[in-house]
Amino acid sequence: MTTSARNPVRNRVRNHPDEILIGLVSISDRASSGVYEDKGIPSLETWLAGALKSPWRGETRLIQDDAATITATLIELVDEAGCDLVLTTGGTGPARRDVTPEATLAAGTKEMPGFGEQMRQISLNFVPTAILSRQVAVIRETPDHAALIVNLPGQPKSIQETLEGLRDASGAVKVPGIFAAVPYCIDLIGGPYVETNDDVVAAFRPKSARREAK
Ligand SMILES: Nc1ncnc2c1ncn2[C@@H]1O[C@H](COP(=O)(O)OP(=O)(O)OP(=O)(O)O)[C@@H](O)[C@H]1O
Ligand SMILES: Nc1nc2c(c(=O)[nH]1)N[C@H]1C(S)=C(S)[C@@H](COP(=O)(O)O)O[C@H]1N2
Repeated sequence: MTTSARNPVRNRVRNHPDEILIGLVSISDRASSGVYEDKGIPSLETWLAGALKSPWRGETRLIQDDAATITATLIELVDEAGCDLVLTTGGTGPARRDVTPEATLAAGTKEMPGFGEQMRQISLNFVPTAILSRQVAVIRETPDHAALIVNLPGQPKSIQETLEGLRDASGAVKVPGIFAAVPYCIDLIGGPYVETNDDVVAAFRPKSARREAK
């Protein structure tokens, strides 16, 4: 068996059948113009490195808060680069330049409202201004590929908080992080079988969908 399988998507080679390709998009006027150092992409990479047991590869983009640029970047990452999952950070607040949710909806074929609802549930435990956070998630489907695209807030520390969820003092999960639902979502849209480190975030799948049950 070869360890390299060609995907239907142009430019895409999986180095392992279970490898997941993840687009990491930091959307920030100031970080993309060099006013401050981007902490979005490093935070995403650090969290994923600790959370994923499966092989993964990141495709990174640092862009400004411009709706057309955001939509084009998301479409390129899914249709050209062949990403299975795209995580964005930044631009989900109420300010005039915050247009990430609208630009994400424009790239999607299906909306997945549960991700935004769950993120706001988690974030309200950290800051009351979480109700200002307009994150959305979508599936983008093309004839031969599909990907999940999820907006995360812009605060670098909120990346871990929303992906991983909230624990009590004993370490028990109080509010599950959104990443718990991501591997099964990727299964359902025809992507690779993704496994996580349970001590960071336990992925949930119905019994019939678990690999060891087959
Ligand atoms: N890429 C980033 N790197 C470091 N810090 C960031 C980044 N993006 C956002 N932040 C921090 O999180 C806050 C909220 O993020 P938000 O996406 O609303 O940014 P913003 O205020 O619109 O500014 P900008 O788009 O220039 O980052 C920012 O004010 C900034 O302190
Ligand atoms: N988990 C978490 N979510 C959070 C925050 C945070 O510190 N932690 N900051 C909030 C703040 S202050 C704002 S204004 C909104 C705006 O989202 P943005 O950072 O993408 O603009 O996200 C919110 N979500």
